Order: sequence, then C-alpha cells, then structure tokens
Amino acid sequence: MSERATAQPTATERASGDVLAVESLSAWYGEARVLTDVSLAVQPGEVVTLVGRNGAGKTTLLRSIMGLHRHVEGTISWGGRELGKASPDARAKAGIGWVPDDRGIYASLSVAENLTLPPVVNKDAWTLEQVYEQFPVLHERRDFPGTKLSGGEQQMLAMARVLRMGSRLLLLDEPSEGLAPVIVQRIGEIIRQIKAQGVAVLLVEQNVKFASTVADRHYLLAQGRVVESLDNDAFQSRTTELLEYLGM
Ligand SMILES: Nc1ncnc2c1ncn2[C@@H]1O[C@H](COP(=O)(O)OP(=O)(O)OP(=O)(O)O)[C@@H](O)[C@H]1O
Repeated sequence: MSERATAQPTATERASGDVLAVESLSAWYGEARVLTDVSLAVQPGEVVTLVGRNGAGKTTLLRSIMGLHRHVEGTISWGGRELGKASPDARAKAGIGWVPDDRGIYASLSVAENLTLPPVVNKDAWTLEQVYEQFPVLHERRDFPGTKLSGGEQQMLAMARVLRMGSRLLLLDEPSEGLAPVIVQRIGEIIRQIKAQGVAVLLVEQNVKFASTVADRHYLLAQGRVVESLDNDAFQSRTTELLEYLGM
C-alpha cells in the first residue's frame, strides 16, 4: 500500500471497515525472534488487550503495527489494505494512532502546540473544542510546556493528540502505568467513549483489573506467541488461573 497510504480509501475498502488484521506475524531483533506467528484482529468499536508478562513481546507487536519495528514477516492489514512497507507516517495518515508508553509529548512545545502540530487525517477527527471539552485540564494548561505536565496530564495529552488527528485505531501502550487510581478511572471513561464512537483500540496493559473494565476481548501472549484468545467474561472468570499461567 506504500504509494497509496495517504489516499482516501476506495468504496470497497470502506465496506471492509476499519478492521485491523494481523496474520502470522513474526518479529526479530537481530537473530533473536521475539514474536512467532501472531494472528489477531480488532474490529471497529472494539477494545482488545494484549496481556503478558514483561518481555512477552507486546510493545514489539504494537510497534510492528505502527511500522516502527521493521524486521518482521507476516501481514498486517488495516481497513482492507495490506500495510506492507508503509512508513509510520503513512500509517498515521491512514488512521492508526500510536500512544507510546513514554507518551511521546514534545517537551518544548505547549499543550496546544502538541495538539495541533500533527495533521488531521480524518473528517471525523475531534475538533480542538471537543478535545478541550473532554479534557478540561488540557484547556487549563493549554499554554504550559509539555515538561510541566503531570504523568496523568501527559497521558491525556497523548490520547487527545491522536483523537484530534482522527485516528480510527488507537494503539495504547500501558496507558495506566504510574497513574493515580482516579486518573486511571478517567482514562477508562475516555476509552469507553472512544469505543462508542466506533474507534478500535488495541491496548497493552499490565493492570489487568483495569483492562477488564474496558476490554471486550483479550489475547494472552507468552514468549512472543498468542497462547489464548478469550472474551472478557471468560477472562474475568479465570483471571487468577490465567495470570498464574502467564507468570504475572
Ligand atoms: N531494542 C531491542 N533490542 C533487542 N531486544 C529487544 C529490544 N527491545 C525489546 N527486546 C526484547 O524483545 C522481547 C520483547 O520485548 P517487548 O518490549 O516487546 O516486550 P513487552 O511484552 O512489551 O514487555 P515490557 O512490558 O517489559 O515492555 C524481550 O525479550 C526484550 O528483551
């Protein structure tokens, strides 16, 4: 898709919906294989988590979907198009939003600049007014530099930025990490709201209690492989057993 990555989707591609499909994905760092034959799908309006202990390959999987990790085999398609060698920028323009675990805020830019710098890629994108309405704290701090924000504010800014771009798939890497319970609760509300708007969310989360309050389905990852895929009800009824199995 590389040369068409920024073009508007065709009617056929629209009909296939904003579905993420990963098929038989393997990934390496040098000679070391860290993902093996991973297949998964995320539908529009679905929140799906990747659960696994440290080093299981969750971040590498998100980075591969975003095109940030290139040493891969297998296919990743989005909205009916295979992403192939499309650059991270082309993937962002195609509607994939990356919220890294370090939040990726431009420290020297203000909150407002962080929000408005990336291009709007979708006509359904949140307007700046909508962002400020949903995240009043970002409005209050709109002239503050990124460095002056708390962890929770940075997380909200990172999420708000991709919503303002109009991303239709959010790749969230540990959004609750290091945040106070009240902020985690707010992040959960935002995820549910995003879901209600038909956006797909692929969520890496160590906080499984939080994950099970927002997710529809889960993929369990161990040593780079999907070892089980289950819906949230099944996950909740077997959480202790599953976490023990994963060594978490
Ligand atoms: N830049 C790198 N170079 C070499 N190996 C790496 C690199 N980044 C990650 N790895 C290895 O790849 C494997 C998967 O790492 P990854 O970060 O994807 O796991 P994870 O499940 O996200 O864990 P964590 O929650 O600790 O980030 C681990 O064995 C890790 O040591």
